Amino acid sequence: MLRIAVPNKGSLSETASQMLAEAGYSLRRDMKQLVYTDHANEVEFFYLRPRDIATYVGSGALDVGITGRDLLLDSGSLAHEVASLDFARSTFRFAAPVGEYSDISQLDGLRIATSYPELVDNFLSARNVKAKLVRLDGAVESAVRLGVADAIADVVETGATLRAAGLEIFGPVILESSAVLISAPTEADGLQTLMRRLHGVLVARQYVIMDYDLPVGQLDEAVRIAPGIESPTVSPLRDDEWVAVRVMIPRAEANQTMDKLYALGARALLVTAIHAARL
Ligand SMILES: Nc1ncnc2c1ncn2[C@@H]1O[C@H](COP(=O)(O)OP(=O)(O)OP(=O)(O)O)[C@@H](O)[C@H]1O
Ligand SMILES: O=P(O)(O)OC[C@H]1O[C@H](OP(=O)(O)OP(=O)(O)O)[C@H](O)[C@@H]1O
Ligand SMILES: [Mg+2]
Repeated sequence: MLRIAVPNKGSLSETASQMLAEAGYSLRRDMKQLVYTDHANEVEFFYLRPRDIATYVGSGALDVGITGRDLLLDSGSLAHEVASLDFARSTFRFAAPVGEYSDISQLDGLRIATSYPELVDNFLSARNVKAKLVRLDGAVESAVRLGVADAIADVVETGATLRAAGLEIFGPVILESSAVLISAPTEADGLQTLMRRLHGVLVARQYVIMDYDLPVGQLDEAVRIAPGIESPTVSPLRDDEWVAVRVMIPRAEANQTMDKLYALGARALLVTAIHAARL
């Protein structure tokens, strides 16, 4: 049994569970259940606080887990990242009242509020800045206004929370974060299967299948426009001046690609979703 840690709350939990479901696993139905066994796939899910997941996986108590890259680095755990999962994207930044600071050297001797003290301490120590870290659990953006800190270091997604608190980012990017899959120091047997399945979900979300008919003379140009992963499938049609082409294309570019192929002479362009994939 592969033992997998899954976030039970917070902004990672819903998407993490949805990804696992799309990867073919069965998941708990009752939110109060903290452990759930998927016998058919030989995995056991442990629902834990996202901040604790790196600790369990780093100690080897659990084999793998889904958490945030920022939480992994802040934990100081021996777990390591094995894949980025492409959701909960954010940056980790310093911020202060608008116009107050422009460089992290100005933070020397000041108070910085954060929920990620290890991450911030490592970043500042490597740059010889000595600040006093004030550890808070959340709503860190209020710390300056309430007088417990001079600046903050926190997760920034859209920047709306900072703006509402009268703060702005300054200094270098501390970290580009996203949800990640992490492994215990010794990689478990089932890890590769889990990774392939999750990768399949990412591919299914990022790509679509496009079919179209094309005058045979335009094939080279069409393949330049949509080259696919390995190479497109080209099938004969009853009319030997035409071929049928099937190719994977990035979902985000589907309409531009259809426009270009149509202009080239392609017709009967059809786009369909991928439900699962192994590349
Ligand atoms: N607005 C956001 N956009 C993207 N990722 C976020 C956002 N807020 C938090 N995260 C990410 O979620 C993870 C933290 O999850 P955690 O559940 O501990 O806190 P949370 O999502 O802020 O939940 P809560 O605030 O309810 O405690 C981190 O990896 C963090 O980068
Ligand atoms: O840049 P934005 O789009 O505004 O998102 C960033 C905010 O989202 C998270 O807060 P959350 O709602 O989780 O509250 P918390 O501070 O209590 O964790 C994070 O801690 C930031 O405060
Ligand atoms: Mg939060």
